[in-house]
Amino acid sequence: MTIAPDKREALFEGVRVERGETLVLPALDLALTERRIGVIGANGSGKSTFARLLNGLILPSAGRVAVDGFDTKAETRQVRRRVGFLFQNPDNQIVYPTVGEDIAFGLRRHKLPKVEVRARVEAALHRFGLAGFEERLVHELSGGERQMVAFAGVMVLEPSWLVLDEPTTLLDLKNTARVMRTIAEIEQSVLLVTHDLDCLAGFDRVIVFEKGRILHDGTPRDAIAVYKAFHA
Ligand SMILES: Nc1ncnc2c1ncn2[C@@H]1O[C@H](COP(=O)(O)OP(=O)(O)OP(=O)(O)O)[C@@H](O)[C@H]1O
Repeated sequence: MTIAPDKREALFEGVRVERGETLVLPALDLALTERRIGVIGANGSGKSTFARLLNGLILPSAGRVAVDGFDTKAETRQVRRRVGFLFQNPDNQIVYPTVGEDIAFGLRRHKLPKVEVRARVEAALHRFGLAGFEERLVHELSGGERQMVAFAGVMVLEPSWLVLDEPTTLLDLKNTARVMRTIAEIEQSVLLVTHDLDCLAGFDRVIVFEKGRILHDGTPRDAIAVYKAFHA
């Protein structure tokens, strides 16, 4: 399912997004090829909308978005298999009552053999600090624990791209570090929307949104400086 990192590309061509009466993104043209891309900007500047365009959760009103050659509008299913999405609120994506069942859910849908499902779930539990949580009821977990379950459920499907929309909001220092360490290690191409500027150290590219337009697009250092200066 995964393709070589240097072959990946997400293209935005003349993308315009209207939601109801609101023009959220007037015109976006860009290509994403870097492995670690951050997205920052003021509340309501269009970051989540941009992130959701990448896996077809939001479709452009005009223009086109293509991920690794697949059009998000015409080939949504292929795009969704390539692009994992982690929401700020894990309750948006957890569907099964127990941790183990929830992490296994996507794998079963892909019709993987039982032993492989088992092995992948075990590995994910371990990797995300959830060893021993398999039989635990999701609704009895803390918000941060649920977020780690949601993260494990996305990663277990081994997407090529991983989009994370403010994933660390609910997390304590340890789990924030775990998520950031995972992001640094994985071979997936990552798009991270965040208000936590410390998370962007080591990123290849950071895009700053302001009122639906790109205010700056460059290194983390420059992007953060521009963002801070703009809102000083
Ligand atoms: N369904 C909708 N109908 C009308 N306006 C919408 C809709 N969805 C989003 N918007 C508007 O689009 C703009 C961009 O929203 P978006 O969620 O992309 O911003 P954001 O940068 O992610 O904000 P935040 O940092 O607060 O999460 C906001 O002004 C929002 O109110």
